[in-house]
Amino acid sequence: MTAETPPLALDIDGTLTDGTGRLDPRAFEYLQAWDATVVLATGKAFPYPVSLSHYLGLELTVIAENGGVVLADDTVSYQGDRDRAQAAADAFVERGGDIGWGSFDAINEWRRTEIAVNRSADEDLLRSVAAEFDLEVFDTGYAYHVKTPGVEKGTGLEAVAETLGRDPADFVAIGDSENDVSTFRVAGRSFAVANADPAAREAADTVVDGSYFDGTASVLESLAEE
Ligand SMILES: O=C(O)COP(=O)(O)O
Ligand SMILES: [Mg+2]
Repeated sequence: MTAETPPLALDIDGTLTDGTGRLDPRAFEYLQAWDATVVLATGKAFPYPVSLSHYLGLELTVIAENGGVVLADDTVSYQGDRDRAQAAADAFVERGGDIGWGSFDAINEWRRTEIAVNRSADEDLLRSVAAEFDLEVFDTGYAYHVKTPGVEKGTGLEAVAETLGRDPADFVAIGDSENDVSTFRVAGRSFAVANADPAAREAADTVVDGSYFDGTASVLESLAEE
């Protein structure tokens, strides 16, 4: 390896997982060995990437809730209106919609800035209710996220880079869905895995052949050889 190892901005679901949604165990090997900052940038609520970073032995540098929560260098910031998202979710349920996570909703229990809805939900109804509340809906392939427009992983990455005193363009981003498009725009280089949705494929500099963590591993290996 001759060039400096680049910092990474990594999506979790669809990127560090396998096709069944489980974390690929090789992610531990690759990320523990990575000799630069690794930012987990996810739509999941804050505790998920925090615990994953913790058990990977990484610094806690995290973008959660699609940019709604950003943690870098011991400083956390929140963006986005959970109350408005909650009001939209309540209206959705009043009109017959189902949030779809069962009676204990671990997906939203710790969510501070948006609401996530199971993809079995009535998408048309959800989108029309969200629009009434001036909210947008992201479909990550894993959930519908009812969120404040303008709150994105990409702005989260800009905030992380600023806190760390780095240029966002130093980062290499890997992801799989429309919630990664903003990260791809901000990072210097971007890769979509082969299972990525059309928006992510279109936005990425490169779409790799491998799916899920196979694709991510191929990017990490080629970066390590630079
Ligand atoms: O929480 C989701 O819906 C997707 O999460 P991801 O951004 O890590 O893919
Ligand atoms: Mg994803």
